[in-house]
Amino acid sequence: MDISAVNALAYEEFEKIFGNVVEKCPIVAAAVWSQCPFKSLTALEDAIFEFIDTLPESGKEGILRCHPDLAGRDLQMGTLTQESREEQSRAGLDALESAERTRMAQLNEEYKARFGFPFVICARMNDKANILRQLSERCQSERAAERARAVEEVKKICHLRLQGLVRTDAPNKL
Ligand SMILES: NC(=O)N[C@H]1NC(=O)NC1=O
Repeated sequence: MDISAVNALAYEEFEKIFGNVVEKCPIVAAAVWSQCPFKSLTALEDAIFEFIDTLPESGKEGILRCHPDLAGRDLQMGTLTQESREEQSRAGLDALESAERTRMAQLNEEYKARFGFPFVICARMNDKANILRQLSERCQSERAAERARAVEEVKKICHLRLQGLVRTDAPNKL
């Protein structure tokens, strides 16, 4: 779909299509819909990012808490959202060796105990080795810096999900 088709959507359809561009946070799509029409996909993305940026720190942490653990229980139980399942499997997280899975689970718990929200990273921009390394490094971060870093990762995930939903090329006039 292109941006003019997006702008023609009724609220319910818009929410159905864009409700998970930020994982399990349909309120983001619900909030930006009132800014329709968008002149481009970038304008839609900017509206989403601005909404996130203007949330209080507790709201940003709330968004982070809506994310499933990487290679965690939801992946094992088959209860991930379709988007998250595809992202995690593309990074190889559905095919971890048992030692890797154990290490990932330990670090995920350590991270959550330290910060009170789960480790979030754009899985499609990383492979499993990179994810494990960054998880280990970021466990040592300072809380405010880590929250800001995690929100940047939410935006990368959102950017790629939007790219998968809306065509960015100009309509073919021929
Ligand atoms: N915890 C976490 O980062 N989860 C997310 N990352 C990603 O790319 N998709 C997700 O669901």
